[in-house]
Amino acid sequence: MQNIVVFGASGQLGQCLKKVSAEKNISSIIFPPETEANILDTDAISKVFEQYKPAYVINCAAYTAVDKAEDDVEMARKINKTGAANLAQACKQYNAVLVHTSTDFVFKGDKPYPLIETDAADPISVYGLTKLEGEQDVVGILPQHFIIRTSWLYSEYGNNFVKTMLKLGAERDELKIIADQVGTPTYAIDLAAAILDIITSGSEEFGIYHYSNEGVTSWYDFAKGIFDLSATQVKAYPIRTSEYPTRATRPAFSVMDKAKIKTTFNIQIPYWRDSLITCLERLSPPAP
Ligand SMILES: NC(=O)C1=CN([C@@H]2O[C@H](COP(=O)(O)OP(=O)(O)OC[C@H]3O[C@@H](n4cnc5c(N)ncnc54)[C@H](OP(=O)(O)O)[C@@H]3O)[C@@H](O)[C@H]2O)C=CC1
Ligand SMILES: Cc1cn([C@H]2C[C@H](O)[C@@H](COP(=O)(O)OP(=O)(O)O[C@H]3O[C@@H](C)C(=O)[C@@H](O)[C@H]3O)O2)c(=O)[nH]c1=O
Repeated sequence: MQNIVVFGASGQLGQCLKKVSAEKNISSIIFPPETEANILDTDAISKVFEQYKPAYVINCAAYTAVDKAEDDVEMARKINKTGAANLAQACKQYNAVLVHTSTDFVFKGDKPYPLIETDAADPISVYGLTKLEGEQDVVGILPQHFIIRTSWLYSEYGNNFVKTMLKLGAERDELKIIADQVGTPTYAIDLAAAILDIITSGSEEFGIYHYSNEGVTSWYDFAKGIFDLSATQVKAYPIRTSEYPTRATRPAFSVMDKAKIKTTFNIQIPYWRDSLITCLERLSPPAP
């Protein structure tokens, strides 16, 4: 198998790719540390390409602090747009395919139906805008791309909503959670497996794809699922977005349609609650 190089290897999705590739016995995948693989440093990128000669590059590197990005526009744009463009340029020069990850936050969230890849993107946050700019640069520079938009990522690695809810649920008597933002959680282990399946298929059906787990929920119902399945004794109250002010505005509805990725690559996608159960078991295995 030809080499695969992962940028942003120490992040949540990077760590899931490490776990899943080991399980799938894929040994030709390299996870250079961010210190050697800074996507803003074009010399460092060239060195990585010269050393490993990848046929595929997976870009998991991103500025993902959604609220912070509103006041840190320059850095968010550097990482999410310029960094993505740098990788696309290098892939073009060295003849590699780029698997680039993006987000449901490229959508405004005002359409109450599952979004397809050709629906108009109209982001309402700096994070969403800079991720869209990164997508557009990749498309403009490199035809050999798979851009995978995903949503509400969680796993046993890194920082995410599931781990935040488990922590806050253990510390507090009650929590108020937004119930009028609707989307679909994605277990990052499932996404990692899908990305590796696409690469190992050798497919050249390049383009933009949507991937989340199956189903639809709100942050409140997601939290309720986390508390019920982990027997966390906290009172959870559903609230409106207006009752939980945040620096960034988030889409009210960002459920994505996965028909394209399922039919193109023959991928089976687990239902969000089933994957949540798997993740919670791995975070806290049941007593023997
Ligand atoms: N998390 C989520 O809920 C969602 C994420 N996504 C997308 O999925 C992808 C993976 O997200 P996730 O793994 O959760 O994100 P994380 O924030 O966990 O990981 C991002 C990684 O990128 C690294 N990074 C930042 N700047 C650079 C740089 N200049 N060069 C190299 N690496 C850098 C970070 O390192 P450091 O920590 O040292 O800065 C971090 O390890 C991203 O494209 C994200 O936009 C899409 C939808 C939902
Ligand atoms: C902690 C907390 C959050 N919330 C709300 C705020 C927000 O609307 C929602 C989720 O909050 P978080 O800050 O954990 O998640 P957030 O960083 O907004 O998650 C997003 O991250 C980026 C990277 C993406 O690409 C998106 O797909 C999405 O996953 O939950 C509550 O209502 N109550 C709470 O106690």
